[in-house]
Amino acid sequence: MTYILNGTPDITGAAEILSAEALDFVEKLHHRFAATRTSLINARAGARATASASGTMDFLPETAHIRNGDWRVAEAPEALRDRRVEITGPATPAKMAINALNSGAKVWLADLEDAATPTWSNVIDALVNLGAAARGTLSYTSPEGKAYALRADASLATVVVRPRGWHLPESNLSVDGAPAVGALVDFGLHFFHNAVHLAATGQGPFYYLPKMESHLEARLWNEVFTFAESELGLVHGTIRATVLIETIPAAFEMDEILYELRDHASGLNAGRWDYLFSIIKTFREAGDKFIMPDRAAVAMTAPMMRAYTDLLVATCHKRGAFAMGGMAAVIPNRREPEVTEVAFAKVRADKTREANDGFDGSWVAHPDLVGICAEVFGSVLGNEPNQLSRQRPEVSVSADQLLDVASAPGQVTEAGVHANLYVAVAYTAAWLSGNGAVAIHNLMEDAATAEISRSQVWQQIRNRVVADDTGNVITAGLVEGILAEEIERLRAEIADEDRFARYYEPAAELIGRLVSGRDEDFEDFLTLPAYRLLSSELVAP
Ligand SMILES: CC(=O)SCCNC(=O)CCNC(=O)[C@H](O)C(C)(C)COP(=O)(O)OP(=O)(O)OC[C@H]1O[C@@H](n2cnc3c(N)ncnc32)[C@H](O)[C@@H]1OP(=O)(O)O
Ligand SMILES: O=CC(=O)O
Ligand SMILES: [Mg+2]
Repeated sequence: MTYILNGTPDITGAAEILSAEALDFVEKLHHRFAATRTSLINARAGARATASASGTMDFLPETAHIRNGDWRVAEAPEALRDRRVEITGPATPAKMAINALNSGAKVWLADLEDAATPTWSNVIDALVNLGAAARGTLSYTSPEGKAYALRADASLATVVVRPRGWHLPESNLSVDGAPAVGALVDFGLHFFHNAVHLAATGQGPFYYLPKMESHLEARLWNEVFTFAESELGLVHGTIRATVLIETIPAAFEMDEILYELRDHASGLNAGRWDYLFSIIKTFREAGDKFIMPDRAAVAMTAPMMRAYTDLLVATCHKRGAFAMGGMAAVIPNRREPEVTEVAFAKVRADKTREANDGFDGSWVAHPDLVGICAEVFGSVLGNEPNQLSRQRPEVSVSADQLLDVASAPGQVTEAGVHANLYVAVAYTAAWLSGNGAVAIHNLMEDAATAEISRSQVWQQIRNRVVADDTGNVITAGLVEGILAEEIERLRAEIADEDRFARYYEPAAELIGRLVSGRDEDFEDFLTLPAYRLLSSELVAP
């Protein structure tokens, strides 16, 4: 039996999203797939421990036949043939969803993951908005009276929904006494309500799949898709999914992931921020070889990042799959032209590198960046909608190149520790307040970027790294002092004391624990303990 624990959010359309038929569908997904999901999540720890102890990782010998085999993924449907610019952003509030759909981007990655806090009302509101977006009826009027509506022309972005990763539970739904699986709730409710309509209009159902760590996790998604299609009477292969390669183990299984999903696969995306986090997390206690420079200093031109993106483009195009670029986190500021100018220049450089390397399109975080990305890719694509035909036979990437963290230029500084702690606390506070993506110091911060900040400090303490700017060893004591300074800085900036007490204090406490450098405090995902804080008021059925 499925129970709704905290009631149905007071949102128009919520009861329909949580209809008995829709919950039955989620329950069926849970019964068939939740146990496998749990065992795959549990298997991650052993694989990580082995990699960390050996200080390395390699391509799988048992799947060499897949890497060497001659196969391709399914042909892209019309709605996904031109993906030169994809805007990302949460699907709630409705205003942002409308702005994204109207932005001129070819695709909107409607995010229930890195950019979203999964409060119950956010989850349901996002699903309500996605239902209205699918039917072209989404509209909104702000409290100030500004009316938002979808553009009437045919240039609305195609929606690609990113459900939560396999790790997050949905504690507001209980199936047979256990929390539901966030990924299955997001996918299941979106698919149940919209797939038939989207398939009929050629606009979906399309998904982005985050944070996978092995091709077996991709196999599970493929099984979910096949089952879901058959339940709703849709043709096998109607769903198309783009997989984020944003963990270091997944970088060693790009071919295998595409192969598992080949009837449903649309492409791979170079999710750089979670990728950096995954490298730190995986090799956090594996010594100096894996100490990364300050977060701000790690560039996509570092040899290990170049190896990763080259391998991704070469793998995708060999298999007929789209290679999608990632997020340059700099964002424009409409009130500060000089900030915008810097952001435009950095985004242009980032997208130019990607387009020249063979990517078929890329991500932007803000509507004002759509034009730059479209222009840069347009100048490389010419009259073609993509560059799938561009093969990269010269690319040959070794395990050592993917793991070559030591040659990334840049320093570790105490200033970097300050910046990491400030961002980690400020972002976690925003997340706890229901806002999963925020601008902090002119950068887009989301769950992935915050993960780098907190895991990097843990790693620096654990490995007794010496700061290049001060010569001090980064110890737990030093970090405690820096954290206290950053908390005071934030307290001075946040005028509202209640708000500080409600969100910043628990955020600071959580981050203080997560960066301690002790094994028992390293959480696999920042959002897991943060989610427990969000859902601590839930009651059992
Ligand atoms: C690592 C990764 O996974 S990257 C992908 C996940 N991260 C994201 O998707 C982040 C997406 N970006 C954002 O959420 C936002 O751009 C932020 C939070 C960084 C900045 O947002 P704001 O502070 O509101 O920016 P700003 O004030 O300049 O916004 C101007 C307008 O653009 C809209 N806007 C800004 N970003 C977006 C977006 N990504 N999608 C839709 N609309 C947007 C705002 O809603 C606002 O609209 P309005 O004029 O109608 O009120
Ligand atoms: O999801 C994208 C990333 O960079 O992380
Ligand atoms: Mg990510």
